[in-house]
Amino acid sequence: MKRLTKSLTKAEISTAVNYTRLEDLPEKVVQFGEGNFLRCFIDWMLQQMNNQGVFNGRAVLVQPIAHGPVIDMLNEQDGLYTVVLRGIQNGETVDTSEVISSVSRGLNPYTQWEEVLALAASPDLEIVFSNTTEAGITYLKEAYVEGKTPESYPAKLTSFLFCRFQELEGSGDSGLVIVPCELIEENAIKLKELVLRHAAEWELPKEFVRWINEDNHFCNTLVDRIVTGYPKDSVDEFHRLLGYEDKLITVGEPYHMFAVDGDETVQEKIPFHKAGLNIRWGDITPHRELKVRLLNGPHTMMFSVAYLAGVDTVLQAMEDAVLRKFIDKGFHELTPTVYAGEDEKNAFVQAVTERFLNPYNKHFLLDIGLNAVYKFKSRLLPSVERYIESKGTLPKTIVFSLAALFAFYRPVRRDGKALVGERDGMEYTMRENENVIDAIYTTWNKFSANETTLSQFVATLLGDTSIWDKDLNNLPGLTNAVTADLQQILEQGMRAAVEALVSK
Ligand SMILES: NC(=O)c1ccc[n+]([C@@H]2O[C@H](COP(=O)([O-])OP(=O)(O)OC[C@H]3O[C@@H](n4cnc5c(N)ncnc54)[C@H](O)[C@@H]3O)[C@@H](O)[C@H]2O)c1
Ligand SMILES: O=P(O)(O)OC[C@@H](O)[C@@H](O)[C@H](O)[C@H](O)CO
Repeated sequence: MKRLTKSLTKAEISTAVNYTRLEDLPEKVVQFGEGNFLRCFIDWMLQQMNNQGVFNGRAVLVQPIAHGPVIDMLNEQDGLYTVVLRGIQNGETVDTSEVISSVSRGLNPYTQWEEVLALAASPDLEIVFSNTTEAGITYLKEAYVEGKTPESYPAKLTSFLFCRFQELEGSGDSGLVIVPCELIEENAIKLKELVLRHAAEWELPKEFVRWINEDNHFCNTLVDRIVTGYPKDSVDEFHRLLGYEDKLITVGEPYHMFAVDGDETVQEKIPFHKAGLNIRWGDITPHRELKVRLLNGPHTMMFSVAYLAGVDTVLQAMEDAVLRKFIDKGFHELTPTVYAGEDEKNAFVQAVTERFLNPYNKHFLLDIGLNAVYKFKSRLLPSVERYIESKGTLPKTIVFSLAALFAFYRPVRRDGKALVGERDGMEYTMRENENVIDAIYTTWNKFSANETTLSQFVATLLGDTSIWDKDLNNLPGLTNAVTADLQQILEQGMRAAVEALVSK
């Protein structure tokens, strides 16, 4: 079977695959991040705009960290790859495949920094997108050495922008539209702060700082599309359907929503709306509130409970009678804690429930569980606090999921930076920030060695201010409730414990 490249003719591709061949369009976009999500979201959107002739530009993908297999595979395929969107939309089954031809090439900044800087100096360039995970927009102290690749994403962007400023400032429209897609609050404000911090520390000219502030547009965003990525367990089937081999197939759901706080200049430069995409221009706060609390929150709530109860995917959890009751109870507790109108919240929950029931996409719980302690803190803890404040009691289902999280994080051993747990004799890996891994490993070991009671174990973890930024033992009743739930999970197993919870 032939590999997807430019030399593959349309006749060699299945007629079920959409393929608009775009060549020679200018490189208007640099994208820091070559991961599944951006390829299935931003680059797919560029393709939709190009298909309709309202954008006319391609993206260059720059890998933000030193290692990663995607850039080489992308260049081997001449920038081409397939996006498969599968699910139910408005009651109809959607199952589409499209070759994305809006990516011109990939660059590894650790071996091709000069080429990255040449792109910075290109008058064609207009937009910067990024998704470097929650870990990417962070400060790392480092020196500016001309010609040397900076380490962090904000430092790379500062160098990139400084190069552009030196080459093009004063020659017309040199500023860029900068659109970070990382799922952190005020992503663009944080990124800009870090760029300005590096500019100050590197003693870059004041005129550069003025240019950053006045000529560039940093836009806060919120992204929404469930992307399950490369279909590793059914790739042969996909290749048969497509008619070619593609090492970068990316699977996602048909639903998408992109909230961007961009003014008219931005809207003109990236006219998503003209291609009929689901774009919400303006303040992103209300979209963030709904999405983080009522989509990401339930994901984080369900993953540990459902995984330890014996299922592997979101769909399996939704189709399991007991787990479904748990998930529905979770929505019931979360909804009143969300700042939005009742009708809007109910419609959102109904839509998310349908998306979780997507029969086509295998969304693995273990993938959702990456960095889950941090996610509990940002996605669920605010709801626990708001619930206590308004109702004067604990939200029992969310609290149970915190106990389940601790149970999930029980290690059988440590493997470098990760912990290894066990479900039914099979090992699974837990990945988290190092301080969380250290804290959990030490605390579980002390409990297993009978040096602490379960209640002391829970109190130690809830009291770790390096994780939570506060002592959670101060939330009335939380320590006892988590201890009781964890006791039940350890004694009876997750399935019996969750069954007892939902039948109350
Ligand atoms: N998959 C989804 O459904 C989905 C939906 C919305 C948002 N997201 C967000 O997108 C992010 C990426 O998801 P993905 O599915 O593309 O994952 P992925 O593993 O395919 O890609 C991860 C990307 O992040 C980069 N990266 C990893 N660690 C980094 C670091 N420390 N500094 C800078 N860059 C780093 C990698 O180089 C790669 O470009 C996730 O953090 C998630 O929050 C994912
Ligand atoms: O991608 P993560 O790891 O931040 O979170 C897991 C899921 O909640 C997330 O990917 C959602 O599916 C996505 O945010 C939907 O837009």
